Parts: sequence; structure tokens; C-alpha cells
Amino acid sequence: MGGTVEVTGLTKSYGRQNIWRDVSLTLEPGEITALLGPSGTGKSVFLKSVMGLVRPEAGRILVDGVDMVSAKESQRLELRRRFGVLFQDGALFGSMNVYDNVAFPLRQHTKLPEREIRQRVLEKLDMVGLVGQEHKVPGEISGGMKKRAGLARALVTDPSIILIDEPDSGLDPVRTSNLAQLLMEVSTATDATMLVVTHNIELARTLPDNLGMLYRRELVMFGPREQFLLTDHPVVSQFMSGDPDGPIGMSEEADHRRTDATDPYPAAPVGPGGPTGTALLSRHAGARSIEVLPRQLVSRTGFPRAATTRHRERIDSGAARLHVAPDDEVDREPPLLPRSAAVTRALRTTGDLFALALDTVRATFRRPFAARELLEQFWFVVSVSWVPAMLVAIPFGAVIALQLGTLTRQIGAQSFTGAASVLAVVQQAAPIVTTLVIAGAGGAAICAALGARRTRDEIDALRVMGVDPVQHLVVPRVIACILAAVLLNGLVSVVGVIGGYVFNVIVQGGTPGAYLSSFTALAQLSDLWVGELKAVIFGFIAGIVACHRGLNAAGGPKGVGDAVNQAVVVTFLLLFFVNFVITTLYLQLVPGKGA
Ligand SMILES: Nc1ncnc2c1ncn2[C@@H]1O[C@H](COP(=O)(O)OP(=O)(O)OP(=O)(O)O)[C@@H](O)[C@H]1O
Repeated sequence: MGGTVEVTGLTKSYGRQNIWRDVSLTLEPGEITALLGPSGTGKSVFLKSVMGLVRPEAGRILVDGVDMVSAKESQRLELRRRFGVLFQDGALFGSMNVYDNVAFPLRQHTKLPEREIRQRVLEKLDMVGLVGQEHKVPGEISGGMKKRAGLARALVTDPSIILIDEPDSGLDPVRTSNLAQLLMEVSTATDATMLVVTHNIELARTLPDNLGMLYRRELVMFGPREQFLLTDHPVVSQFMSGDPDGPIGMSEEADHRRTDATDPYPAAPVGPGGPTGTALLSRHAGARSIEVLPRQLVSRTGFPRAATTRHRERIDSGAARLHVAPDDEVDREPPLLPRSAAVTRALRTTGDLFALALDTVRATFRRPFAARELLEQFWFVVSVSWVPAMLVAIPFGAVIALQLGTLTRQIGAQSFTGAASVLAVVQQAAPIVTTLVIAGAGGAAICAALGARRTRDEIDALRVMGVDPVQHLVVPRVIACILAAVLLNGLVSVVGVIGGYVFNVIVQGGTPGAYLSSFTALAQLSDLWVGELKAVIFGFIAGIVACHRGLNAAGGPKGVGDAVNQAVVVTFLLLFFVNFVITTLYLQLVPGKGA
């Protein structure tokens, strides 16, 4: 039997915008529930709250008795393994083909042999009509196909709770009907609990056992299909008939308030066994005049559906009743939430950045380690950074040598030119130059790639499949940035020193012997180590900031662009500040040679 989801008093806001408040409903085991509502009323946010991806500020979501809202992230990852989720655009992983996408949850969470995985994957692909397309990557298939592949992935682990966001978007009417029938077959075969967010009226009338409707920040109505479809509530009636006239307007904010406040919209009378074929005369102008309850879909296999029997029993016993929000609640003005101060937001972002840094350190020691991802990312960061790093290193080393050479000659200390320029390159210029290039080239690309995955719901899809994005994505990227910084720092130091040598000896007429001997006289091994230590710390900062901004990108391509910009700027600022701290500490704690 499917899981139970009990939602009580749930309230969610983003900044000053209250999305919905005090939402309470129960998804009964094995039953199918459809959540309706005009665009922008927070249906997807509700779905994400149930998955534990969005944190409501008040209320509880008990999934088989465990509260998703207050549970630790590790508990949530465990709970989410019971879910099968289809996101609005499928949320397929862009780097994998359809077959690997569908196989992903099985490979991640089971030790099934590849032969068994193949059998299960092909069975689900057959179910959604995608056999023969399994070798294609998401960029090569249509929106509807992505949706069906996403459904195959959601079903491949035989989940006990299935959450589906707009299954009909991107599908033609015939495929939508087929999909509704498919969901009914899945429900009959597995008895999984389902929550389907949809705008499709036909699907809403014929598939679910229960319906709920969000409107003006409230769950205006929730209850059994038999009662929900027969009410003459103006909002529900208008929505179900697709009528342009009524309380629902073009936008959620502009929707005018219903003026008729006298009718409490009572539920339609329902007889035992359900009122199939019942006709109801509406008493509201503008609402449907006569409604006939459409038949619910049944399984074509001929097997009875356990949830249908239980649902009937709940109605007959009076346990399942229509909940209608009191009139004054629907008409209430949205609460004016306090404006979140810029300082508070900045502090929260800084706190999140530190939390991610700590999480990354902890997740580094968790198994399995994403070694392959690390190698790929390391190769990627080095390949985009090494050429610019070298090209910057030569003029940098030369400029330092030129400046110091001129200065030391002015004060009659030419013999220290080598030491001064080598120390400046190794300790200061090399780690900073290397990390600026890594942040500008590798970090920006990492941030953009994660941001794009975030806006395509791929990150949420990972979390829903019980995969920790910090362990799977952040750890390999951060370690790749560190390793690349150490490697390139060494190379940049060598190139910078050679550049300085060439300029000092050839252009400024210094002697090679004086240059080298001054270096060995004043420099010490710890000077080299501090350069590499800086590279490690700066690489860590570049990786963490890039991942943090990427994982928090929001609002489509512009949001990703903004995230990349912020990542580069924040990394630069942090680098110079941390460099100042390390240099000051080093000079205070490590006495110079000969001092
Ligand atoms: N991460 C977020 N940050 C800020 N606001 C958000 C965020 N996610 C959603 N919202 C806001 O919450 C509101 C509800 O969005 P949601 O996507 O849940 O609506 P919906 O009912 O699913 O709409 P549709 O049917 O058009 O998909 C919108 O105003 C949206 O701008």
C-alpha cells in the first residue's frame, strides 16, 4: 500500500510574498489526488514542500509519520527514496542519454546487476512509449518525450508516493489521455499514493479520487471527487469550465474578489456508493447550471483497484468530506510581510556560504566518492585555465622584476633583486594570479553549469532521488579547483620566475650569479610552502563560491548570468581579503631568513 502524507497548517512565503497559508490536507494511502489552481497560485511550491525541497515557515508534513519540515537533511534524503517525482519539464540530466537517466535511481540505490537494470528500464520505457529512443540525450528529444522519460524515471524504483507536476504540459490530447490511463494502471498495479498538479480539466475530472484547489493563497476546497466536482463554488466552477467570466482573472494578483459573501458553498449531497450520473442545479449566476459527474477511469486490466474500495468506504463512513475554506478566509487581504533588510539578506547568504563550506568538508569523507566526476572537473578546470594563467604569468613576472630591479638599483641594493622578485612572484603573484584565472574561467563555467542545472530542476531531481548534491556535485568541483590551483600555482611560479630572470639579467643587465645567490640567501622553503598553502585555500574559495552561487541561481538565463557575475566578484573580494590575512599572519609568525 502507498504512503500517507498528512499536511497540517502549512504556510510559505518568499520575501514579502505570501504564497499560501494554513494549508491542511491528507493524501490517503493509494489514492490519487489532483491539485488544481490558476497559474501562480503555488501548486509547484506546494509539491516541492512535500518533497522537502522548499522549507515552509509554519506547519507540518508527515510522510508516513515523519515530519519533512523539521527532519534533518539526511533523514529527508532517506524519506525521499520513497518518492517518484515527475518535474514540470522532466528534469532529465542533460549529460546522460534517456536510458542512463531512467537507470540512474536504480544504479544509485540498488545493487541490481546491469542485466536486471536493463530489463526494468526497458519495461518502463515501453510503458511510456519510448523504446528505440533510449540512446538520445535530452537535447535531442521533444518536450513531450522528455516528460515521458521523466515519468519512466519516476516509476522505475516502484515508489510508494508519486508526485507529478503538470503531466499534460507539452503533450497532445491523445497522449494526455493515454498518460492519465497509464497513471490509473500504475495506481491499480502498485497501490502507490499519487499527487498530481494539473491544469487539465479532463484529467482532473476523470483520474483522481480527491481534488484540491489553491486560489488567493488558500486551499479553497479539498475533498472527494464526487463532492468536489458537484459544488457550485464560483472559483471551482469557473476553473472547471474554463469560463473567462468569474472571479479568476488574468493574474493571481489582479483577481477581483468575489462579492457574494452570503453563500457558504455547501457540498453537494452524495448518496452511498457515489453519485455517478447525479445532476445538480446551480444557484449561482455565472457558475455551471447543470453538472453531471463524469465516470472515473478504470484499469483496462480488469483488476479491481484497492484504493477505489477504500475511498468508497471513507465516503460512506463520513470520514472523507469536502472541506471548503470559510468565505472570509478567501477574501482576506494578503498579510503584509516585513521587508527583509539588505543586511539580513547579506548575513543569510554569508551564513549559507559557510554552511556549504562545512558541508563540503564533511561530505568529502563520505562514501561513495565521486572520483570520476572529480577527474572530469579537474581536467576541465585545468584545460580552460592553464593557457590564460601562463600568458598572465610571463608579463606579471617581468613587471615585478622590472619594478624591483629599478627600485633596488636606485637604493644600491641590486644584489637583492633576485630574492625580492622571486619571493614576490612565489608568495604573492602566483597564487593570486592562478586563482583569479581559475575563478574567472573554471569557476564561472562551474557556476553557469550548476545554475543551468538548477533552473532545469536537475538539482532538485537529484535530491528527490536521495542523492546529496553536495557530495555528488560540490565536493568533486571544489577538490578539482584546489588541485588545479596547486598545479597551476607551481607552473605560474616557475614561468613567473623565469620571466623575472630574463628581464633582470637580459634587459636590465644584472648578473645571473647575483640573481640566484640573493635568492638562496634570503628565501627559505617555507616561502614556497606558503605559496602552495595559499593556492589550496584560494582554490577552495573559488570552488565553494562558484558552487554556492550556481546552486542558488534562480529565474532562468538571467538568474544564471547574475549568479556567474556574483561568483566572480565575490571570489575576487574574498581572495584579496584572505590573502591579506594569510600574509600578515605569515610575516608575524615566520621570521625572515637572516632576521
Ligand atoms: N524560488 C522562488 N523564489 C521566489 N519566488 C518563488 C520561487 N518559486 C516560486 N516563487 C513564486 O511563487 C509563486 C507560485 O509559483 P508556482 O510555480 O508554485 O506556481 P504554480 O501554481 O505552480 O504556477 P503554474 O501553474 O503557472 O506552474 C509565483 O509567484 C512564483 O514567482
